[in-house]
Amino acid sequence: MLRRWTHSPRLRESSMSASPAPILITGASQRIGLYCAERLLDEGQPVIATFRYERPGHERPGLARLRERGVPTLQADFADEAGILAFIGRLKEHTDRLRAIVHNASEWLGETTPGEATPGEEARIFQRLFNVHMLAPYLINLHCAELLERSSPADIVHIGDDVTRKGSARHIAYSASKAGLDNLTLSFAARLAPRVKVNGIAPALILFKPEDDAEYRARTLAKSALGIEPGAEAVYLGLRYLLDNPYVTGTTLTVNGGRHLK
Ligand SMILES: NC(=O)C1=CN([C@@H]2O[C@H](COP(=O)(O)OP(=O)(O)OC[C@H]3O[C@@H](n4cnc5c(N)ncnc54)[C@H](OP(=O)(O)O)[C@@H]3O)[C@@H](O)[C@H]2O)C=CC1
Ligand SMILES: Nc1nc2c(c(=O)[nH]1)N=C([C@H](O)[C@@H](O)CO)CN2
Repeated sequence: MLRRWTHSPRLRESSMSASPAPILITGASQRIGLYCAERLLDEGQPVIATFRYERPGHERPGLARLRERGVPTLQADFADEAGILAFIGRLKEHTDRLRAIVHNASEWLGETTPGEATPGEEARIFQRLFNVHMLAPYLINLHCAELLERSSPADIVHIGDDVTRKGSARHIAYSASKAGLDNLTLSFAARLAPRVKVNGIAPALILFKPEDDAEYRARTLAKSALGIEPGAEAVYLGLRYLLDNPYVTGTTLTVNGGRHLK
């Protein structure tokens, strides 16, 4: 169970209900989001998870594991405003309070090969990345702050990317949208204090994709001082720190293996 702080009246555990309010994790059907959801469940912390799609008759293993543990899995596609607002409506049908919101959902899209983009494709990708990484956290935070304020303590955690430190020649729109997410951390931390803490986590390489080849893996590992693929626990430990610490808001934790030292 996550540690509860009671010494401060502002952070005293909500007395409205004995059962802990759930933590919403977006994009929790796989990889880091799924890992953090399962670790929170192991601690006795209820979770609500979102996923983008599921083929009929082909239940995804991660979603099956969450459902077996009683986790409400809500469909959500944050590619446009309508999808975001529709999700918010579904969320409010499920709960009237939240312990935290973890904005984890993300698309890692690079630029199309010069000259190969179809008309409008570059702008569509740019807009989609900004919708997933900025508009969704923005609208969900605005429309769901009241759910967080019924819990105490309460947190918002934005999962960003260490790449915003210097930008990326191959993921220009992705990096810019994640940089905007970093700025949302500052603004929402100021707006929602003292009832809700708002922080970010900026990972660098955490998990390779199965299709990443040996050359890419070696080249990527060489970019950090520690030179390892840490796995999702490295992000979960940062999430636990932010959820447990009553005196941290408006900050972004760097979890990058010392990339800035190379
Ligand atoms: N993995 C890494 O090494 C690093 C990760 N990060 C960040 O950490 C977080 C987790 O990373 P990782 O687990 O690799 O993420 P994934 O690439 O696995 O994506 C996480 C989830 O985001 C969901 N998602 C994608 N697009 C949309 C959309 N339009 N609407 C709703 N959900 C969507 C996907 O749902 P579905 O599967 O249902 O389509 C997916 O399961 C991300 O924010 C990422 O940017 C940062 C640096 C390094
Ligand atoms: N949504 C995602 N964002 C990112 C991913 C990912 O798999 N999904 N992966 C990375 C890389 O690990 C990069 O940090 C090093 O290759 C970045 N963002």
